[in-house]
Amino acid sequence: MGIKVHGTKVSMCTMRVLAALYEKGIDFELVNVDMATGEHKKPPYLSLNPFGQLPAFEDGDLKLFESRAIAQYIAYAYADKGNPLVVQDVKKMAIVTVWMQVEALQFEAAAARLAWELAYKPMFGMETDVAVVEEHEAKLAKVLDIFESRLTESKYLGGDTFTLADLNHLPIIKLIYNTRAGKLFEARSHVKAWCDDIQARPAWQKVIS
Ligand SMILES: N[C@@H](CCC(=O)N[C@@H](CS)C(=O)NCC(=O)O)C(=O)O
Repeated sequence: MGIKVHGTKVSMCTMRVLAALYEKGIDFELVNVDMATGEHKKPPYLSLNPFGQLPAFEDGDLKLFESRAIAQYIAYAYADKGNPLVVQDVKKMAIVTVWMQVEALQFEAAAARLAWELAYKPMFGMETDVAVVEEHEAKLAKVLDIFESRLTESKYLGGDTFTLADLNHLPIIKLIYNTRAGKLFEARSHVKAWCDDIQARPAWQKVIS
């Protein structure tokens, strides 16, 4: 029984898990979940993720949901493989954890709605709500000002090495970087350099290929 990721490459939360697996160079099976038919809202999928959301994850008899928790499990369970994604030193890891929380609670609060309005809605033939976009661009700009300042101190958000604090941002950045919201990243030189660096990683290129 190897690793199974239940999801789809269109789902940004699934992409986060795939990025962690590719960084580690671990074999896995991507089990497609058909959102169009509501497969994620019915048994047996609900036994894997009771919230009826993508992704879900299995590693032998371990079953997990929540993409960030899955990525963190992968980093620790496969510490001896691929890129570390976490750091050993407890104080340095505390800083990485701060920026992981910033991604989940500050960045996502602003940017996930932009991903919906600017990437997913056009994909599904739905109309973008410009007022919502403007409101969330203003929120994201404030978050990115803080990132710009942080990235003048260290190459990556969590410190000098690429960690989950950076990786967790990749799916949303991918979805909105080439939309009108991309100007918010490009206007901040350190943020832009960071985005370009993390998006060029071979593991991420495999996710989006
Ligand atoms: N916090 C969860 C969010 C999961 C989530 O929102 N997944 C989306 C796809 S990226 C989904 O399943 N949306 C469909 C729905 O909520 O019904 C995670 O990171 O795994």
